[in-house]
Amino acid sequence: MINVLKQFVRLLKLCIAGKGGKTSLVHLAAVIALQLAGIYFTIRLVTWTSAFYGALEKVDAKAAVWQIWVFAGIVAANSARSLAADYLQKILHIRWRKSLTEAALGSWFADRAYWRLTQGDCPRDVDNPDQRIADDCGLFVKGILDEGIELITKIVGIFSYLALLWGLSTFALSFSLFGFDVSIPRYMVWAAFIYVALSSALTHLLGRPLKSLFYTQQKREGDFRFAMARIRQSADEIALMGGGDVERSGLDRRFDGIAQNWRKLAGREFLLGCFTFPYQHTVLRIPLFVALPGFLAGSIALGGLMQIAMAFSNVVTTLSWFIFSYKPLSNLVAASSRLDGFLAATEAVRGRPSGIVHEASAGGLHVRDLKLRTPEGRELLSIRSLDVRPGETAWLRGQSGLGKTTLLKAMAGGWDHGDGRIEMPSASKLFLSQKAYFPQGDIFGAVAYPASAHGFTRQELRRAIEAVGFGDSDMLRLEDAAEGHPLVQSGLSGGELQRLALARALVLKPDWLFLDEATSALDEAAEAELFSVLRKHLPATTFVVVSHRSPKALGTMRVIDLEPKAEAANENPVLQFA
Ligand SMILES: Nc1ncnc2c1ncn2[C@@H]1O[C@H](COP(=O)(O)OP(=O)(O)OP(=O)(O)O)[C@@H](O)[C@H]1O
Repeated sequence: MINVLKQFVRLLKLCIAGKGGKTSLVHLAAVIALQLAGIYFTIRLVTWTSAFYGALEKVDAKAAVWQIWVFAGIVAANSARSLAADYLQKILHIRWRKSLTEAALGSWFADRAYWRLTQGDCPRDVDNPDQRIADDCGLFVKGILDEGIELITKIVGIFSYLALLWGLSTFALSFSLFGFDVSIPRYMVWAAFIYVALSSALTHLLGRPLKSLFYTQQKREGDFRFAMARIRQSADEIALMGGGDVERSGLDRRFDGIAQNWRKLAGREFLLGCFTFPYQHTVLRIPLFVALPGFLAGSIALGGLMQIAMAFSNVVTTLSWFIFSYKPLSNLVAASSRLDGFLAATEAVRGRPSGIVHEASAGGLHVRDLKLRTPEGRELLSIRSLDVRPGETAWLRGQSGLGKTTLLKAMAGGWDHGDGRIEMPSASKLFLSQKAYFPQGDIFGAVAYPASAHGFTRQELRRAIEAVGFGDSDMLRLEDAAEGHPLVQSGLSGGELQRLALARALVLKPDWLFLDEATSALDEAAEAELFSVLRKHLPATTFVVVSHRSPKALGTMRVIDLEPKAEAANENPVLQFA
């Protein structure tokens, strides 16, 4: 319970930490004030009930008609209050959701946590960050506003309603037990407390598993959606391998998991409903039965009986907030624990201690006593000393699975597993990998990425695209590619995608260019042509190339053989001239 409250506080702080956070507190106060005003109208209706039934009892038509007008006035004012509160709460909802979403996105992107979380050793189970940010932020804000405001109004309301009931139920319940005369003064008040306490205990007993069932439901829904998104992204590969059936049965299995948990959820909600449903429907009638002894004993008149019954049901429904809200509360707790867990994981992955020390160097790239490991601790590369000077071209080669990509990740600051020291040049750098990534958007945005296309003229971007081998007819095809168009997704061949990615180097002109199998889909002649274009346009750029094939046409090149523990080989690099 304490943990849940701490989670709420942490997330609420993020809701009000954003821009306009202080104003949103004023906004919240206005919503609460409007909701509290509802208590006045409820109490006003209780006194109206007494006046109306009193008029009926006396068969006073004029007074009864007047009371109907009073009733219409109360309802109109209360409706206006309720609508205004609802509207303001919705505006507050989107404001808080925006702040929370910004905080979650900030935490996901800070220090590239989105990348670190995928490096195989998440400190905690962080499935589907996308779902946590898109859905759980909204669920949390809706839940905390709905339930929080209701709780505040209930707390204030309970004192008002209790005072009313206390004042009305002046009569005692008298009976004899084992020959003793027992008299319970103001028994209606005590009856309300006992009634609700027993009912709340039973609700909690029946509804306890709901929180974890909601948590699992959200996780399985997210997994299912993600699995389908992956099929969409890898449609070509799946179709070529004939993997449709396997994928389909995988999706069926995932959906079965959703249905299975849903059935458990429905069963548990049914069980809870067996108690809460009749409870909700009897809560307005029970007070009449409880007050009946007072009426039958002649302590109160009919108007008084109706008034006291209404006051009692107000006390009971207010005290029953926990019972009526059990399901949305479980949902809120599940959403907040998923969101809080995600934020904690992004923080943990950022602050994770690493044996690899990163420093900026004014000149070249220097690696000293570097030992790379997998997250499970398996030893990969071991490099005692590796230096690349500005302006030279270095080809890093080694057997498959040795850790060459991991070495580049470590150089880029995205691999924490290992020990040693990496001094990276502070000059501009661009890393291009085998699998070219293109953001959604047009071809010019794709070629300028990660810079903005607005920073370059169309001519510059078009020249870069042409330089990597695209002709006029291709240009038309490429320029056609708009957001979500399949051309950028799968219409281009693997080699074309790699060439397009390399056009970025011509646009961005980095001082250091790291290529990790970035031309693996091209034939040797096309690769050599592309490298000669790169060299011509980027004469001063330092190339660090990881590939299995000798990169041709890059000029004088130093070959650095990487071997599992061959530290000596790295110290005596072979010189090769192309
Ligand atoms: N996130 C990860 N979690 C666990 N193991 C990983 C992770 N990333 C890489 N590895 C492991 O580290 C080893 C080295 O991988 P890496 O991709 O660096 O090799 P490589 O030398 O580039 O191989 P190739 O030449 O085949 O591309 C592999 O056995 C791989 O399974």
